[in-house]
Amino acid sequence: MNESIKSAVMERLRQIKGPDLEGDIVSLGLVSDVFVSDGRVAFSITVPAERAQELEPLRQAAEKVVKEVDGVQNAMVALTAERAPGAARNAPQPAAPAPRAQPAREEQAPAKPGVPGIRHIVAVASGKGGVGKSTTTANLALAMAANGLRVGVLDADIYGPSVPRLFNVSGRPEADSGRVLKPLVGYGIKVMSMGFMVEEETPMIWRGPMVISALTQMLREVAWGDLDVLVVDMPPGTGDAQLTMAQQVPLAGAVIVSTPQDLALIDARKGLNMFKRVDVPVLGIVENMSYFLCPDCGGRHDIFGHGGARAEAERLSVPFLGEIPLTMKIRETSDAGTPIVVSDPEGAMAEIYKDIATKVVAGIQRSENSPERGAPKIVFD
Ligand SMILES: Nc1ncnc2c1ncn2[C@@H]1O[C@H](COP(=O)(O)OP(=O)(O)OP(=O)(O)O)[C@@H](O)[C@H]1O
Repeated sequence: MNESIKSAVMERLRQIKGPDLEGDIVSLGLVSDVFVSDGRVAFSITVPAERAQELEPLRQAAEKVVKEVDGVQNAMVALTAERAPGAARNAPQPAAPAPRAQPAREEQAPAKPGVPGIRHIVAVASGKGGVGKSTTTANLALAMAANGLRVGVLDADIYGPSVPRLFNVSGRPEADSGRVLKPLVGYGIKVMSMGFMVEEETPMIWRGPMVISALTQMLREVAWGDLDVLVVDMPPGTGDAQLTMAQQVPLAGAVIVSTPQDLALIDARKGLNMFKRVDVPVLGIVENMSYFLCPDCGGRHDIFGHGGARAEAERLSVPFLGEIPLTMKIRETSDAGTPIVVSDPEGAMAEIYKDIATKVVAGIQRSENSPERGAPKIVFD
């Protein structure tokens, strides 16, 4: 069944002309492997990076013809950038960020149109999994809201979407009008998650090709309304998927979450490099699980060699945003779907997150005002 759908899909795609209206996308060798599972089809079309925006109609046309194939319930089509011959995307990164050089052709980000109504989009990223990136995303977003901003959260962590659990929201977003989805709302924050878009059983191999179109849909076909900041929980890691995502989303800046251990710091450095490569300002590093707060004696124990992230931030000349201790309360409240900023809004932990939120917003304003970016000054009201 899947094989026959696959060949019917390829057949239909022969109707779609190439980027220069010569030949068709199949004969030109632009179509990737086609994944078919349970009536869902996903594939990508390779186009020159600088023409990605202009070629959006090509993507839509491909999606449309594929949806017409018998047995296809859904189609996810992504445009992927052409790789420059001999480009070494996976080459090891230098430990320190290289001076900002002219990006290679493959890394040249296509123009990223903003999302109407959303003033700023901030990514929260980490070099590796399990460092508390989602917990930080949720509490940071709630702290921004506590500081008076209109905030949304987009959970782009396709491999382990945990934002629905953190905001205690579940179910499927309903369509508002036409194709526009209504985000779910948890603690006054509008939330969209890959977890709502992709069935839990969806095999991992499937998720990569789906991610960009699902992300685009979540950015552009969701009734976000007016937001000061949309916080994006990125998938952990610094590979191609993350790089592509950073290129696709019009980011105002990125926050890197790291633990004090050396290994996590090395990975955080890769995260910094990744954003620098796509010209997204790094707003700073947060050290999570920075020290252990003993629930019995209330004492502080630097069991992980605390302070590494601060030193690293200084060395790399990026702002250090703050230290979040390892405490049972953060874990229990996150896991119970009542993050500490809402369950204990006046507590010391909430204060730490609010302070980080203030620094992040100041960082956005600084980078907007920097001559390099040349954007007009923004005012949060
Ligand atoms: N400061 C903290 N103190 C105690 N527990 C924490 C802290 N930060 C995160 N945790 C716990 O660590 C676990 C992993 O956190 P989280 O899911 O936020 O990490 P992540 O980096 O997003 O992971 P993944 O890569 O799986 O998405 C969770 O159980 C969370 O409650």
